Amino acid sequence: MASVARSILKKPVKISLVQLLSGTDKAANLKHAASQVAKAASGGSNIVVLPECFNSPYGTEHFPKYAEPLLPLPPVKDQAPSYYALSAMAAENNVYLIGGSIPELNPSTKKHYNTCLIFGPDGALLSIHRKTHLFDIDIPGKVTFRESEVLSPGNKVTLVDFPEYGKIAVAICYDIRFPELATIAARKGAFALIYPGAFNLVTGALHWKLLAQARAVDNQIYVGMCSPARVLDSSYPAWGHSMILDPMAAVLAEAQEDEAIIESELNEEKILETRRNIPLETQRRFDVYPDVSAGKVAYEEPDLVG
Ligand SMILES: NC(=O)CCC(=O)C(=O)O
Repeated sequence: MASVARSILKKPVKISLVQLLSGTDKAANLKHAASQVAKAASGGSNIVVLPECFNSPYGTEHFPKYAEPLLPLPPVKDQAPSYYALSAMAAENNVYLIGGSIPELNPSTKKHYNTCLIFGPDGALLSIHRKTHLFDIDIPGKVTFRESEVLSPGNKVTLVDFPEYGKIAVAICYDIRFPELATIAARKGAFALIYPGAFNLVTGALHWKLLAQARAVDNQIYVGMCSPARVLDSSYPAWGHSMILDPMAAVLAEAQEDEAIIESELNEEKILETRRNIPLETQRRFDVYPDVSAGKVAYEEPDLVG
């Protein structure tokens, strides 16, 4: 039987998820995010996460208005206030920052994206994830949303190296419904899957925790889902309930609907213990399902950074 022991998480890491209350004023959202990131960092967190569309309301009508041109990197300072605000939040607080997501405009193609920027503690951009699976659903009478009317999808699995700790896979909200992306990242050695997300009240009630637990239990990995706080009189009230789960799919920390910061310490032993006790890694039958084991994805597509 092959050994499952390898270094996935080099040392314990404290992670905070900021369930941020955002409104329609981008500058105010950035200022408020900065104060909450500072609060999370002052509690000793090494990695801080913001929610999907933390700088803008969540809605196709809003994306073009709030979008910022990021390319070519680094972006022009006065055209990309969110990029520079996130970089400053990371540097001023000496934390890794998974910067939720912001609407992005590619100035050459005129395409829009839902984009997560990840910064290191020196304020340097580490990676970019553009939401890969666009949120297009129609549950008649309950919830209809078509991100693809305005947005284009990203095309890669995003695995980010945090040099002191290890690798984290970052994806955005609806991406969590696609287990392949998570499984590939876990097989490439990620110790956590982090999803800034903004589920709605219909699917949130049914699927938010279920999906978080499913990705954790499938991959025996830590999972974090970071939502905006719920604003009932907005056009899209978010589900809330940001949560951190361990590799056994136990909930380590969970917010309710209001603004909150939740935190947990992640350690390698919990991953190894889970994988020792339930040794899925060595029990997989790739001979029975070679199609899903091949891992032929655009993962190797170059990152926009570097
Ligand atoms: N922002 C999103 O991608 C929402 C996803 C969602 O609500 C779902 O049910 O999936």
